Amino acid sequence: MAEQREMKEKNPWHRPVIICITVFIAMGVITLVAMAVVQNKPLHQKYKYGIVLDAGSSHTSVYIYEWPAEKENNTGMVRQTHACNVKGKGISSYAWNISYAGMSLRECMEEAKEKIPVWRHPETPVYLGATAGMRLLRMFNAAVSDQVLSSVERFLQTYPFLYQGARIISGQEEGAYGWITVNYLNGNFRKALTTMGALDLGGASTQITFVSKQEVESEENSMLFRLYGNDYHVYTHSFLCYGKDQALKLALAKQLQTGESQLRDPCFHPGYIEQKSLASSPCVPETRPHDSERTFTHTGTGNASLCQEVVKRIFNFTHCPWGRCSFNGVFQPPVEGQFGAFSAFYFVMNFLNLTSDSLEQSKLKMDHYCSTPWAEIKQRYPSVKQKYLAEYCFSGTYILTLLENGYNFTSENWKDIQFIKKIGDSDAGWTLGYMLNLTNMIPAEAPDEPPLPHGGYVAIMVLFSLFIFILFLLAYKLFGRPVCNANKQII
Ligand SMILES: Nc1nc2c(ncn2[C@@H]2O[C@H](COP(=O)(O)OP(=O)(O)OP(=O)(O)O)[C@@H](O)[C@H]2O)c(=O)[nH]1
Ligand SMILES: [Ca+2]
Repeated sequence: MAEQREMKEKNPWHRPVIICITVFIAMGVITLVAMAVVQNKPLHQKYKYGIVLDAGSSHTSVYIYEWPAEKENNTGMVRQTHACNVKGKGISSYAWNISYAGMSLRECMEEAKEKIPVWRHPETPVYLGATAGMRLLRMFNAAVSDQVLSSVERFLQTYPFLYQGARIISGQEEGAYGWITVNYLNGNFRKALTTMGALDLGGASTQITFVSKQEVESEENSMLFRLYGNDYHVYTHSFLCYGKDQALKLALAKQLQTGESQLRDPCFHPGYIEQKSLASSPCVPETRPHDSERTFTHTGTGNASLCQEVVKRIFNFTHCPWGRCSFNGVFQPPVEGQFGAFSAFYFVMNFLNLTSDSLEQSKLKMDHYCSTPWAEIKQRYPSVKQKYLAEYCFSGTYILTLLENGYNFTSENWKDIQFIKKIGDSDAGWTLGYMLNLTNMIPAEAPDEPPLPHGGYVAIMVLFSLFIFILFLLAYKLFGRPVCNANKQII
């Protein structure tokens, strides 16, 4: 018995006070850790939404973006959740049917109402940006272009969203926002990495935008952005009338200059024959006085090299008032770095299976493709829209010529062009960059971030708690017993 009592006295774990203290400390540690976990656990995500309408020259698309409500200023948080293509042509085609311009957007806007939670509607911004089709209409008839914008404005205001305006964006903005979109989606701003250039080919205009180490000689092509604490000196240019639809019109007009009503066109397949008319427009001035619309028989001869000669004629490579130019007297520094090429650059190169070929291979493939008879092409691709199908020979040749002879890409840096449609869930295009800018979601300075991520914080809390607990035990083992003995002696 005496031995047992001595054992109990020697072994402190048999004493109820010690047991109680140990249990309390353990509970304290557990509570501390649990509180750290609960307090810092990411809250259940609540999303915010934004809508951007891309009123292009060929058609309008409605994009819905979402981002976690608590992380508005964090990078890479905004993603596209839905896209809707408006049926029919672009809003500029409603110039003679103005009241229907707004109504044309109905189906896609109804979809947006369904996709976004009702309680978020009143705070969801809606932006409409119109591009080259409306720029051309404004040049042709400013009053009519204003009326078209008013029609879409009145229509969009009937929705429960937060309407933020409908306007024609400049070519410079279109280029810059496209560049912001691709670099935001690739996470290049956050990591302060080198950025990627952006190449956008629309129906009526085309944009080239990239960061250049060389001086940008012309002020109108130079933009400075401060994003997340870094400065970016960006070169950008938008060529109005050099989208693929207007470029085709320019090429047809050049070939029709001789005044004949038969056009034998190397950019269309052998066996292709259509009656067409070419209306004069701001891009294609009247070729002959009092001749506002020319009718002609369009016959294909299918020869890619001759087609390239035709295409080259729509560019002016001789006049350059700067140190170096792309074409039409426009300054351009040499292209540098990687490029993302989207919109029609992607549609066309993807269809022609040229997205991973060298420049030389692409030219050879174009020779073969253009010389294929039209009947065979139609048979091979029965489900492709005939308008697109008929134009791929021209469009492919135009893209190769624009990139090589226009922007001065070479066989060496051809591989630096990536033909892309989407990055992650989001389409490459100007709309996301436009919304990020207007909602101030890309701050000039990098936002302060907690020094540790949530997981790291919790891990350190647990480790330190255990460490303190172990220290306590050790301290007790080393210093605890003499104190107890001393007490005993006093009693
Ligand atoms: N082959 C093919 N062409 C397409 C497709 N969608 C659009 N296009 C054509 O590609 C060209 C460019 O389309 P977009 O990028 O939508 O042009 P846009 O925005 O209407 O025109 P801009 O106002 O100049 O930017 C137009 O000629 C369209 O008709 C597609 O899915 N396949
Ligand atoms: Ca476009």
